[in-house]
Amino acid sequence: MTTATASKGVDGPRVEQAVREYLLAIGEDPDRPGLVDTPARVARAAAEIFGGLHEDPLAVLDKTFDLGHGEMVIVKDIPFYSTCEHHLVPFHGVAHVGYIPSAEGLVTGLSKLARLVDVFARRPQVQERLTTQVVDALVSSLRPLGAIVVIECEHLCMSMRGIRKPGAKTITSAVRGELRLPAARAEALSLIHGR
Ligand SMILES: Nc1nc2c(ncn2[C@@H]2O[C@H](COP(=O)(O)OP(=O)(O)OP(=O)(O)O)[C@@H](O)[C@H]2O)c(=O)[nH]1
Ligand SMILES: [Zn+2]
Repeated sequence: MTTATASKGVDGPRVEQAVREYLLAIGEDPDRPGLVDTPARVARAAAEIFGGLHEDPLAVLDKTFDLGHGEMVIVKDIPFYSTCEHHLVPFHGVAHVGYIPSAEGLVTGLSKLARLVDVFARRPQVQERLTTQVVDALVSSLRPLGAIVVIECEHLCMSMRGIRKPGAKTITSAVRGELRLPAARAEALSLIHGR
């Protein structure tokens, strides 16, 4: 029976149907008591996990204010979960997001940087694209003098299956504008790494 409804652009009934089929395909009985509600649960979870597909990242950053602060701002250790688009299993870790405001000192709320990470993380993703999408959204919205995003993740597709190397970390970075200059980049990285 279909119980989920379309939510945030994710077609719940269709997810339910597919999950039921998936359970059959792996040799399970989708009608046994433990699984009977699973398709609906997965549909609700999918609306949350993939809801970022239907959210506008620039809307997250549309509230800006002018603090006249022209120095570097970094929010580090933002935890997040995303989904590997190759295997549809999680990858998770932390993001560090920083920028040097424009000459006018245009900034956004600190929480918005974490929201921006979440909008892009709650989609089927690869880590490299997640990294550049966050930095490019920041650049197009705040027009900062410079921006940097560093992401450190463990990919469950490398831990629980395949090569099976739990604990291996993938680190990606994307740097724009004045933060590409060696001194600025070094300052950002030393703040991110806590030295
Ligand atoms: N560059 C990049 N690769 C990723 C990411 N997530 C998963 N992968 C890799 O995507 C690749 C997919 O490789 P395939 O050979 O098509 O798939 P596979 O046979 O399941 O590969 P194995 O994981 O090596 O078993 C694997 O090497 C994964 O480690 C990511 O965010 N970025
Ligand atoms: Zn994967």
